[in-house]
Amino acid sequence: MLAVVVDQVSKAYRRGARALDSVSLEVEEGEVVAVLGPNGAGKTTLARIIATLLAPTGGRVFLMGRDVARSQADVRRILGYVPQGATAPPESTGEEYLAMVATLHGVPASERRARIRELLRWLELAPAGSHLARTYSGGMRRRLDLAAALLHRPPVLIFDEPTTGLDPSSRRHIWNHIKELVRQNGTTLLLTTHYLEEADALADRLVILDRGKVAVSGRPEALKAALGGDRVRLAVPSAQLPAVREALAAGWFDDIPAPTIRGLPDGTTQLEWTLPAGARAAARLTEALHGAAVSVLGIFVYPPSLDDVFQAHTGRTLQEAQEQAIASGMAPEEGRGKAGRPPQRAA
Ligand SMILES: Nc1ncnc2c1ncn2[C@@H]1O[C@H](COP(=O)(O)OP(=O)(O)OP(=O)(O)O)[C@@H](O)[C@H]1O
Repeated sequence: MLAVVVDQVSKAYRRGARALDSVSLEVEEGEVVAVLGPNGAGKTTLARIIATLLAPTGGRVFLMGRDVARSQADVRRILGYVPQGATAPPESTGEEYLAMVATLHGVPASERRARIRELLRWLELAPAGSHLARTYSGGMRRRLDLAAALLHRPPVLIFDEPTTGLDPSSRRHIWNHIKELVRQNGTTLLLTTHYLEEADALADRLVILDRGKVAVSGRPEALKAALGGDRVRLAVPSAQLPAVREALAAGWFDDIPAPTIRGLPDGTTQLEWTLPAGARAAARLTEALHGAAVSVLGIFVYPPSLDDVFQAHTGRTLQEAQEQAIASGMAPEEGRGKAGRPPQRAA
């Protein structure tokens, strides 16, 4: 069964650009789908629409077969939503906050304490449960947010940017909990992220969102394979480029397409190919260039990465897209809070 169906959803804010433009995606039950895109791509807008916190301008969303616009109460029972930004009031303890959320979700009074204890233990927050939320580290706060979204045991979870701004070890910690949740409970998960490694580490399937549109979607391995092979990068002294061209034209390399060539200010030139069997091609190239007395400064073979996939479908690297977003004021620099957006309560 399809757990989430987003069907041609668009959103235009009253003051602002079109945040989503006819976005469609599906998440199967038990699947982990990552919506990957730079800041401003429309990820939060999409997550909030699925979580019934925002109405789309066009299109429809179905959750476990229910139209979210028509059955909001039902949907909130099925769905756990972890929004961006800390949700717990700083002057509440973790336990007090979870008790409040459990009440809002209608968790039976007789089960509240046990569920809170179970979640705090699982998320390694048990000793901190009685401490004020303002004393929590970023990673602890994120785990408390996750606990709040899981109190009513939803089969579908939407996690908006699980680890933005966290250090690598806290990030890995959250990833492990997410993997465990999916493995042990079979939870369906739709997460948004602007981290390539996060999408690579967690997702069964990726949806690349760029400027409000789906650029491409598919399994990470299939998307990488579709690029046509490995990247092979050769570095030679720029003065020897004519000799390299001659060696390549000597007839040995009919099966190798023309490289992209980039001269660098340090007097070296890089030639780059995308080739099906990169390591074998690199060995052949090295041998031929040695034969032509070219001094090879380096030859590198890279398996295609998700960034190559992003670049192939959006025309720029994710890093470049992030930098553009920061320059246009759409994104805070890494590590800083997101200005102008109040904390939201888990639905
Ligand atoms: N309330 C709003 N009013 C007007 N424009 C908005 C509003 N919220 C978001 N936008 C705009 O919609 C676009 C998509 O924003 P959104 O927050 O969904 O992107 P995002 O991919 O989640 O980015 P981030 O990772 O920074 O949250 C951006 O251009 C943003 O400026």
